[in-house]
Amino acid sequence: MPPSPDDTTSVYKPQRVSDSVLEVREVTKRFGGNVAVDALSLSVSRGVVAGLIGPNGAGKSTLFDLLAGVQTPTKGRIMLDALSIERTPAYRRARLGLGRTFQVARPFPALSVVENVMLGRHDQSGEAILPNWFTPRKVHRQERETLGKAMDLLRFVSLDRLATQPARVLSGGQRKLLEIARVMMGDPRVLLLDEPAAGVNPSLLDIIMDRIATINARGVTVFLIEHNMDLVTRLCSHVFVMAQGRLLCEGAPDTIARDPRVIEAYLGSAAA
Ligand SMILES: Nc1ncnc2c1ncn2[C@@H]1O[C@H](COP(=O)(O)OP(=O)(O)OP(=O)(O)O)[C@@H](O)[C@H]1O
Repeated sequence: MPPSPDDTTSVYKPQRVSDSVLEVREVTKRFGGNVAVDALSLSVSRGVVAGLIGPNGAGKSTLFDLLAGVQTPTKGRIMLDALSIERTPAYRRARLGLGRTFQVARPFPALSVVENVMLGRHDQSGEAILPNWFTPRKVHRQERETLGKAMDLLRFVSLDRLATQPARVLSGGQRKLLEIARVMMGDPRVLLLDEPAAGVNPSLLDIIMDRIATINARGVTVFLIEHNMDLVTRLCSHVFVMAQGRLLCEGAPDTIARDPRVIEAYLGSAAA
């Protein structure tokens, strides 16, 4: 339980969760004199959809960069299951099952939609020169499998009819769906989604929410940053609130939405 509003102890102690799949332990990230993430600890339970909210500049995207390996923490540890991964390069974290989508989806515009999805696979022999020479049939078979899987994923996100179109024709919402298909090519067990609803029109929003729920129902733990509180309330069973690089509180979405500290953090940032 988060502390009560009249609890005056300064540092919020995160809940300890026994079956956590992703754990952040006392992580700090400094950019020069600016502390973007400040001795933050949190724990994401296996199998949940968890949300990360907070006012602009709270440090949410930086935390996701640290989790995905785009940035290295100044201090602290990040655990994926029992493995300490804070120094593991991003590509290796992806192979360990940590998938990530970006706030601004930037597909390769000249490649087709299905080719963009195929790039999400981690272990393609065709990317190396030697297998192409020595085992061309194996490479061919893998490419066929990759194409089949990419088409299945495009059907899943309802973009299959656009498979051969260049990715530049996609709308903002369709690009978010493409990102989901691309990241699912890597069979993640933990999925980090950075603002999956940003810039998405209402008709696609329902599809995106439904697909995230389906991915979770298939056993993938989802951790998402989102400003759209309707999405957070409908999808997340647990919400973490960040402000000024710290974890302000955590809990069920309806409890969080009523928490005076959360309201104050948002109002404070709007006034700043
Ligand atoms: N590469 C960087 N160099 C310097 N400062 C940075 C860098 N990245 C982030 N920051 C700073 O760290 C702080 C946290 O930024 P961050 O983007 O993580 O916040 P956020 O919660 O994701 O905000 P938003 O909701 O607006 O995306 C901000 O003060 C930001 O200016």
